[in-house]
Amino acid sequence: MSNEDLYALRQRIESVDKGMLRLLEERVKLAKEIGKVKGGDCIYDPVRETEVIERLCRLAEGLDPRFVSLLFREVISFCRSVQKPTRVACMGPEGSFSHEAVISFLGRFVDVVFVENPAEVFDYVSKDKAGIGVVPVENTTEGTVYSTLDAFAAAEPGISVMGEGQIPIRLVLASMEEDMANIEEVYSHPQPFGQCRNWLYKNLPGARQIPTSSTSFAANLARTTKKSAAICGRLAAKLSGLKILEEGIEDQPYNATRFWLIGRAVARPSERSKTSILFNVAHKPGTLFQALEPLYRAGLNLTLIQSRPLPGNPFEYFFFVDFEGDIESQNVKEALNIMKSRVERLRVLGSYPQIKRV
Ligand SMILES: C=C(O[C@@H]1C=C(C(=O)O)C=C[C@H]1O)C(=O)O
Repeated sequence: MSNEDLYALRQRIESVDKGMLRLLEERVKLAKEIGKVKGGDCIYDPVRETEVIERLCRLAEGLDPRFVSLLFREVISFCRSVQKPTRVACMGPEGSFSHEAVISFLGRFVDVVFVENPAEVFDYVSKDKAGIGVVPVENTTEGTVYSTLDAFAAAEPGISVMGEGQIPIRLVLASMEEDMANIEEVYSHPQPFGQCRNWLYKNLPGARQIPTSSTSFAANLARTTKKSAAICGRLAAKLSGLKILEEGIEDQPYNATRFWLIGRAVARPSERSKTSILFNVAHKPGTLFQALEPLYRAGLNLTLIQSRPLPGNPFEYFFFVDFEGDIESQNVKEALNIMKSRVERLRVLGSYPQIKRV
């Protein structure tokens, strides 16, 4: 190819780029207008965002859907931000897996506030210090994140789940040390410690395991403490300037965490929504069976059932249940009405879409 050919092709690329830019400007203008029509505080519409991205992935010809999805995640994130800046609370510091989840679901044009635990995320959303909160719910290796469910049970009823999504959790051992043999202390959150229990047992049997409030906090500690290491994500290791001594140390090949996006708004009904409820039953034989029976009769597929101790009532419990279906569908409404008459307390935590990222 001659230099002229290269020049001509680059000219064409520049013209395509300019065309894309003008189209993006038009999209941003339209989003602003939509923002005015919608009014109010709630700009975020996870059902619509999922539809937009899925449609474009279907329409794309010869483009990797991961590229389409990533690109439009950021386009949408920006369009949302010009309508109204979105403040999102999640567990920090920067680089935590919650932070990765925020970026994966909402893109980079959000204003992230980092807090210490799920209860604080709920607190920020309740006090309108953040419009959206992102909290971990369940990990494929370690199971339910109890602190999130307990914080939800204690939160004011106006907060609901607006969406859910999952991200893969790849753990690294990161340190300022060059050699793993020098490591005497390992920092991490209890969940990731559990996710690489066998690896630690085999590879660092003598090291003290010190729990921290998050993986990114662990990374910060490892930066300033000699002969120590952190178990965290790549992002946290990078932000703390640590060296990665080993990557992919999780015990299960598929290690992922499911997160909820919480807020004051309610997601639009959708055919593929899931619903989460919280209830407690009288401490008598058969009450749990009777409570769940209407869900079975309505043919609803349960995806989670979790009991938690009822504060102030030793050895009594409340239950969290997730099932496939939307609160606006007739069969779900009917089932929950019957259920209500059979339980002591029933709270719908939300019907919400899955935020899928390819
Ligand atoms: C533009 C809108 O607002 C937000 C931005 C969207 C987008 O950029 O496509 C989609 C949904 C909303 O979260 C809208 O509701 O359509």
